[in-house]
Amino acid sequence: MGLDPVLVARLILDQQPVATLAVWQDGQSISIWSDDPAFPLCAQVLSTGYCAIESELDFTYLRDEYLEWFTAKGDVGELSLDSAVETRAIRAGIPRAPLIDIGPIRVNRGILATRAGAEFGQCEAMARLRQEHDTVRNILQTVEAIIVALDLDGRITLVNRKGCQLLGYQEAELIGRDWFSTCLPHDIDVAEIRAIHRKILNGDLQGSECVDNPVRTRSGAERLIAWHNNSIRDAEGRVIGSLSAGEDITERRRAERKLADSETRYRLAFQTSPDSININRLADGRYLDVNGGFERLTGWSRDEVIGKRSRDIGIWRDLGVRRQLVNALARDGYCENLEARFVRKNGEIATALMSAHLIILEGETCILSITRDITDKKRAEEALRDSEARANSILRAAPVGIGVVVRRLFMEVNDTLLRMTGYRQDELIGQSARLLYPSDAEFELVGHEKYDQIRAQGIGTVETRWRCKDGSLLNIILSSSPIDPDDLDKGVTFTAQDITARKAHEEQIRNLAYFDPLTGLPNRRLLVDRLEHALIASHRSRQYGALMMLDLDQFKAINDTLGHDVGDRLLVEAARRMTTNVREGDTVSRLGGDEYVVILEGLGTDEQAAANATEMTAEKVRFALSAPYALTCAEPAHYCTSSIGLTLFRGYDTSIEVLLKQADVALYQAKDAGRNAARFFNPAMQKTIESRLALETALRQALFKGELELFYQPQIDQNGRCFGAEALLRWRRPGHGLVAPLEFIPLAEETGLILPIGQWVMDTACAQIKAWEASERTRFLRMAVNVSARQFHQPDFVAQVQASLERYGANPQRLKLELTESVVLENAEQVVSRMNQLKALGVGFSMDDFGTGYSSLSYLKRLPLDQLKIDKSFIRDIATDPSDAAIVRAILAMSQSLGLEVVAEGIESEAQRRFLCENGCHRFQGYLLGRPKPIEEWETQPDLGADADRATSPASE
Ligand SMILES: Nc1nc2c(ncn2[C@@H]2O[C@H](COP(=O)(O)O[C@H]3[C@@H](O)[C@H](n4cnc5c(=O)[nH]c(N)nc54)O[C@@H]3COP(=O)(O)O)[C@@H](O)[C@H]2O)c(=O)[nH]1
Repeated sequence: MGLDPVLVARLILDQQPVATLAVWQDGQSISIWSDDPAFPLCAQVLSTGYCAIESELDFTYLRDEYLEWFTAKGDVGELSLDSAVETRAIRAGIPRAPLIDIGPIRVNRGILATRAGAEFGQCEAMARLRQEHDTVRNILQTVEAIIVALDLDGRITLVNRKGCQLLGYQEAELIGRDWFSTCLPHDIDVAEIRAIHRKILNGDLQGSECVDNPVRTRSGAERLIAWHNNSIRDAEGRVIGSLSAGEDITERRRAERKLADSETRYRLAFQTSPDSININRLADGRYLDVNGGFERLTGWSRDEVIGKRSRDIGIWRDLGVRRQLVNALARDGYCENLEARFVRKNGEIATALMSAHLIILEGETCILSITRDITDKKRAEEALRDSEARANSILRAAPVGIGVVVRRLFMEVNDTLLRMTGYRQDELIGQSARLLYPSDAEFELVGHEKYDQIRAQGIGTVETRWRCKDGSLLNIILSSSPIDPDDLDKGVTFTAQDITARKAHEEQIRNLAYFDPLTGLPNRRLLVDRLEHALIASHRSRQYGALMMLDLDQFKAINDTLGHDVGDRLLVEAARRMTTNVREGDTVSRLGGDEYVVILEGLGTDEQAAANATEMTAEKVRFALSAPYALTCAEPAHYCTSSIGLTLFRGYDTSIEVLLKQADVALYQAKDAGRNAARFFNPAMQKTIESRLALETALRQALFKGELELFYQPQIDQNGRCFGAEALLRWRRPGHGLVAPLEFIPLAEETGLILPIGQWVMDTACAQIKAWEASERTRFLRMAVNVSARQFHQPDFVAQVQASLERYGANPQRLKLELTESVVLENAEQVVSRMNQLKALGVGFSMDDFGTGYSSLSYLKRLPLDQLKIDKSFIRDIATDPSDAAIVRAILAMSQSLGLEVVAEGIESEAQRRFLCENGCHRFQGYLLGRPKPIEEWETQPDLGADADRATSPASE
């Protein structure tokens, strides 16, 4: 129609100017026209419904830029309703050339209207679509969800701002890329995700269903997304892709997991807590939950208590404590470390420490109680307290001082220590231990010694002295042990034992052991000790020393006649005189009885000068001792001379033993010289000493070597019949032949060897008695056994004899013990008692060597004797010496009056035997009738002349 371009503008009533909806030019729709054209004709069209300007429009509307742009020459406008009916549209054709004929245009204005209407509708639709698209896009960009659209192959067709933000890409970078390879984690099973995608496309996955899948961001981080998915269809309903809206739930999941973990932990803590945990509702106190700890503490199971109140199960022992808890909760909302006692289900009482807090659970106020069972701990504490109390009472009552010292300061001391030292507690605690020591030196010494021992052995024990508060000294044994062996600075505990009394006692014992209690002089033991030192000193100095052995000549007589007290006074005074007449360094000792030994030292290196000095001293002492003694008040002075044996020594060439023997030998020389004299030991005496020493050594071994034998000498009656035998000891000493007893018995008595020897004799004799029992020829024989004084006076002598008899099964009736007068003179009471005990066993007694001693009738009468044996010294000259004959007759008469059997020994001649027979003695022993012989000879002896009555006693003769 020559109307080109054409504009369609929309007229909205009451809105100026009109809005251009579409523009066509050269048959094409152009979209540049966005603003309202200042279309001057619109007003006319709006008012008249039509307008037409054929030409010179550009002159009419000069400087209108739109018209200029269109190069418009004319204008045709018509008002028309669009398809929306309500909307008015102005359609304007703008001819570029003047319209020649406006008629056809008017004719075709219907066509124009229709055409413009259609265009106008399309324009509207397009505008609406664009608007919708923009709206959707805006929504997609502004929603907080991740929106992703994929095509059928999984290529990204849409991704919103949130999606780009999450994935770290620009939209343009993502569009068209494969979702699965671009945005999924490397380790994910892509096939699985693709399968999900297929399900979405197939409509198998509803949009309401949520699928959690991870995505990988550009930086490689992994995020978890909760996807809601749907398929996208085109206008024909064909599925063309998928649309997924996702929410980043990474943090939420993490938080959820954290919460779950935390819940698990708390639940676990609740369940496994060793403490009792219970939750009660505040409103009614009912148990809502309890854990295993509660079950263990109370004995009630969870099922038994849930829904119940504590009072229902009577759990509180002290309601006062419960009240305390309730008050604290009401006041503070919590209560901590409340000690309470609970009654267990079985009735036992448990002690516990309880903490409770108010908490809100599901909107309700509850009490959370955590209770620790401290029953065992309490018991242990009580036990510890008891034990401490006991320990304290022990410490208090301990008879030793006990204390703790830290860094040498007293930290604790017990009562005993206070009693011991006289200090009060407050005077010692915190004070240095030095307070108790007599000197710094002793304090330091003890400290060093003690700590050295502690370091080496873990405990230190030292003997020391403490000075008490009153100044007196205590002897102490201090034992210390560290509180912590690895750290001595933590101090030591110590015990202090007061050994003062023990020390004094030891001193006393030492005195007794080393000093003669009567005179206070060193005894034999100390003498030997001093002599050892003297020999060493002499060896060093090469100076001579001397040993002086003294005997008081009249002592025995004074002692016997005036009594022991006077005798003792004599001994004490003699000791004093000796001490005052030797030099200070010399030793005066008493060996026993009236025997003294003096050691003189430092006598110079010249032997003769030493001998002279010794002799001078000896004479001085002898002179002093011979001065009168005022022993009793009443009686006149007594006199007592002394005999002195002297010997020199230098070094220890000569042994102590030999030196004493030398002095002893010299002493006997002095006595032999008529007493009241001093004699030096000379070399000629040495031989005797040596042989004596050799004898002693050999005798010690003789018993063990089996060198001792018993010979048996027959005892014969007046008819020549043997009624018994005397056992006589012989020593078959190698190189010396058969040694007679007189050669070794005195030495054996002196050395004590007589005891084992005597025991051996007794055993051998008893064995022989038993052996004789086996034969008719010997079973009646009585065995006489010699017993020495030392042997008899052993306290267990009776038991020894009895044991020997029993050991061999010997008949006690066949045993006769021969005692000498010296045996029975000493301690007569005890002798009689002992003899009676043996008599009770059946053992007989013979008084040997009768006539040589006191032979007092009075004691003879008291002794339970069976026999007297007249000493051979009276027999020897009996036939020629009238006095011997008289003595023998007297003995025979006396024994007859006492009813005692008499045996005469030493019968060597028929004259002697005859004399004895004529004077009433019918039992004999002597060489005439048979010498002592070994048992073998007894056994081969053809005839002992045995008959039944040979064993009869004298009473029956
Ligand atoms: N404690 C012990 N002392 C014992 C023991 N054995 C002996 N002795 C004592 O030794 C003393 C000497 O004994 P011994 O040398 O055996 O002399 C005895 C006889 O052999 C001797 N005797 C006997 N008959 C005669 C004789 O006719 N002439 C003579 N010259 N001597 C004779 O007399 C001794 C017996 O004496 P006694 O004991 O007094 O009966 C001896 O005295 C015993 O004390 C022993 O085991 N233990």
